[in-house]
Amino acid sequence: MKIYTNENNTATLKLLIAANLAGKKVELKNASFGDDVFAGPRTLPLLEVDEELSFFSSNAAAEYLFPVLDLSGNGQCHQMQEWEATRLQPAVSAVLSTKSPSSELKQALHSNLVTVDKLLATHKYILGDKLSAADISIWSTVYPLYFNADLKEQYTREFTNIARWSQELASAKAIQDALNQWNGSPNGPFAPLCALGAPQIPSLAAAVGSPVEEVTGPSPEEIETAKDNWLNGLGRLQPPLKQEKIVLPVKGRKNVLITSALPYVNNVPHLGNIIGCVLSADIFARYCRLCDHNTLYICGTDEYGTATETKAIEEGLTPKQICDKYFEIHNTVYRWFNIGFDYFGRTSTKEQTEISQKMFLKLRDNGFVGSQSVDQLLCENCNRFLADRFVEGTCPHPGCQYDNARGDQCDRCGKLINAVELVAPRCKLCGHAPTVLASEQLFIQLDQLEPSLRSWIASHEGLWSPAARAVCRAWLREPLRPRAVTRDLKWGVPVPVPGYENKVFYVWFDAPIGYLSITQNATKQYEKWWKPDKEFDVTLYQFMAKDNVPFHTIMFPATLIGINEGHVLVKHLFATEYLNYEEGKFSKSRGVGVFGTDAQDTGIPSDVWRFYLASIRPETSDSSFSWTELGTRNNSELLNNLGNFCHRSLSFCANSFKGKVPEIKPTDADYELMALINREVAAYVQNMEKGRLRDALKHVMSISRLGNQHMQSEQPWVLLKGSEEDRTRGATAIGVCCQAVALLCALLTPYVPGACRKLREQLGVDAGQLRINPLNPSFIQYLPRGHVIGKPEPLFTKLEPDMLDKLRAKFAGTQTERAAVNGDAAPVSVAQLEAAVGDKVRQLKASTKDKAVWQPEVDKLLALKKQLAAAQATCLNSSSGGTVGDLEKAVADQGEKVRKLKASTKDKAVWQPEVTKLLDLKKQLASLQAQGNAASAASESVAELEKAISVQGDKVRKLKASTKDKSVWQPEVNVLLDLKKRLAGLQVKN
Ligand SMILES: Nc1ncnc2c1ncn2[C@@H]1O[C@H](COP(=O)(O)OC(=O)[C@@H](N)CCS)[C@@H](O)[C@H]1O
Repeated sequence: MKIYTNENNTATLKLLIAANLAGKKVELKNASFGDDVFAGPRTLPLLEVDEELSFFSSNAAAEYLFPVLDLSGNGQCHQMQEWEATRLQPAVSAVLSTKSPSSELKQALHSNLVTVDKLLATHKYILGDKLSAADISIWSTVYPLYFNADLKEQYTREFTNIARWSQELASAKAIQDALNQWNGSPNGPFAPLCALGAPQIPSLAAAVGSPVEEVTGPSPEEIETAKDNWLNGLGRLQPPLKQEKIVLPVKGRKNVLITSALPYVNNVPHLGNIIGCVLSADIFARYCRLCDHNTLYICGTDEYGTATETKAIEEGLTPKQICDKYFEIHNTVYRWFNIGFDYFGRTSTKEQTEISQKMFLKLRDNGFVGSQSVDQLLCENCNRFLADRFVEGTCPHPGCQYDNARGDQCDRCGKLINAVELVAPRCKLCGHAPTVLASEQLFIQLDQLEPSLRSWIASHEGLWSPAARAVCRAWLREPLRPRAVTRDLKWGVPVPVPGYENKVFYVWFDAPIGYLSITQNATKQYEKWWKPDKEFDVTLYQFMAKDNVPFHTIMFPATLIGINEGHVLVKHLFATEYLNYEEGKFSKSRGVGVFGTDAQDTGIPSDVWRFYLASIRPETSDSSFSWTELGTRNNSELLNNLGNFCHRSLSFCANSFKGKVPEIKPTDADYELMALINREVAAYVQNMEKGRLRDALKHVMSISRLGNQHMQSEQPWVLLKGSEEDRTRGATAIGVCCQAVALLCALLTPYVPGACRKLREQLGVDAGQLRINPLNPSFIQYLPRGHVIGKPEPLFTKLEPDMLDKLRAKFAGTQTERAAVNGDAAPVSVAQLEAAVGDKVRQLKASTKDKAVWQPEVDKLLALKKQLAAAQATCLNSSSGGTVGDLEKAVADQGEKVRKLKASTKDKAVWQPEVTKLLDLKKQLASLQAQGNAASAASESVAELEKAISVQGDKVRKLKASTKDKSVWQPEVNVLLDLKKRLAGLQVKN
């Protein structure tokens, strides 16, 4: 037998001790990931028994080496080992591998040691008076703590029971021999935990907690039900739905309409946006499809309003150009994240204008619109009314008077501000003092709609998430007042009322109308979803974070109630709290945090991001993204728990049964296991139905844990070498585990669709075979008798702490600061620089008068501005980086690359970034050609343009015929439209 290890791996110590206690000889071999020993997950230590049998879970390996170490006979030892592997070990590892561990990390470890110490206060060993595998596992794991001088002293003093037990074990011969082998390995003496094979680190939350949870066994009724469902459950699934591109409501089915908040195009979406809306809605939509509900999932970009205008000014583009640019970026990011919208649209469409205007006029005709004069700030220099975020000045609140307060809120005292009350206001764009000017605006009369709205809320809020209820209740603490729904802006839906021609709707009036107009872009019959006939059971689910709640529970429902045309109102509003970034906050406008494109650049698969974001979804309070925890969740949950179980089960089936799922002859113990699994499946469904996606995920992972425990306690590798009866039991164990893998594959599809697709291939089933019955959720036989599986492959790989440290450093600061450091200065604007560094400077100046403190930041700002000016000059000189000829060649080369990639793989995630590059190049080319054309416009003839239009029209037709992917042909359509415009212009001139 061989143990493959890397240096300082305490899990290897476990194996050596177990082997010594059992008197078994093992050979210790050094390994690295370049070696050819990893048939399963790439994790160390790896115990190789023979060609067919290897263990990559150290506890499983230790138990194989010395099976009698589980003396408890009641599974306690397994539970304790599970706790050691998923809670204690990660906490130890996190503290030892972090230079200056946070108090949260230390606290997590401390609580775990308290637990161990308490157990040892009443018993000689962890589980009683006899040594067990739990002692070996825990001892090996806490051992390195005593190599750290500070920790050793503290822990010896504080945990006297651990100290006593630890010394006693250390003096045992088997352990001393193991230590000699371990320390004497060619890697030399012990150093702090190293990355490679150090076992896994689960969540910090998981690192704290009681190791042995009391689980009551299943009742006779639960066992009966489990048996019945196991035998008959498959036949009770609903017939599968027909797969259509855009489904319409169907009679006799649950019709589920799902919307995700529509992200602004003011930047690339960050991880907070992603879990706050699109990903949560996607997980839920995939769950609904798993349940065979007729499901439509709609989303798109929210393109109007000051967020877009601000970004346009920052980037020196028009709002329309910003929308086009960021729509593509959002689209690409969401595709990479595997967000399966039924349709992803945008709000700057003619449908949006038509529906918004129509709805508004109906609201007005029904008597719920009034007008009022509002004081506003006008910058005469820029010739525009200033939205709140375009003004700053001195805070009007007595005692504060901070001179850099924003138009909506003061950063120093935190109070809300009405922009016209700012003392000495100045335009943020040009610095001029604006004047106050009265302007007439239209208001929705929320006060009149209030009684109906309150009674609707009272009958629905019970189905909303806690954050949704809390925000809505806070709004209803005071009587509702009329709210302005128009603005003096240019970029938005025009107000269709005489006298208001120069105004647009407030973005929050028309954003939720975007759900309807985007559906209309998907299907002309959109009203079947949004104004359903009574006989169709349509339920609307909406996903967003807490800041969006007032608009979805007050403003929009009030609008629909006022219109009174039978629109469907939200039934389940699943709002989250906020996701924060490490110690701070995500910010799209300031560019702080990890953004969708960054996630893509890390090389970490999108499924890992999805899984991690779902597992920290801020459901009950704000939560934080942490790089360490990302590694922890991947390594402990995906790799060690789930990956381990799936790979072991399928490998046994492949190696010992030639891939044919063995016949299952369930015993009472098997039905008990099924009943326990059924509890988890039921809890999964219950949580999903309430929009508690994070909690639902926990229950799936518990199924995998139960599977691992089952494998451990059944020990099929022993049974398969035993009597006929033993072999039948061994075969049953493998069969049950393979069926459990199929169940896991079904339940996890909403979270990790990519990995589940691979797992389905390994299982040899298609998605349609893995559905669930939400009315009777249970473990059923997904794999038919005699089914042959495919080739087992590891699903996940380990994330190394080193790599995560590098990523943490790489994504520190703001996007602007990062761009400056990386020398990617082109997209950086003065406004962005000011946002990044200026805020910091202002904060520092406000907090101290000490110039020595803030001067370095000011210097940094100046340096960055210089860099910017230089970069801009370079851009101008190089005229978009090349001639038309250069760009044409680049487009041709890139096109070739894309064609080759597409031919080599169907995996869109592989070729999509290259397609995006190609589109970008084409855009640059089109713009350069347009510049050239503009320059030669004088010499341009109608005939030439007509010819160009005909050639371009042909190109568009061919492209449209070859693909439905709008992102491919849209740039060419834009070129065509541009040509047509020029022709029209020329014809008018002539
Ligand atoms: N830090 C955050 N954590 C979770 N969810 C967040 C966070 N910050 C924002 N959000 C949610 O993301 C979406 C999109 O936000 P965005 O600002 O791009 O757009 C809007 O809020 C509106 N365009 C929505 C119109 S329907 C949103 O749900 C935020 O709540």
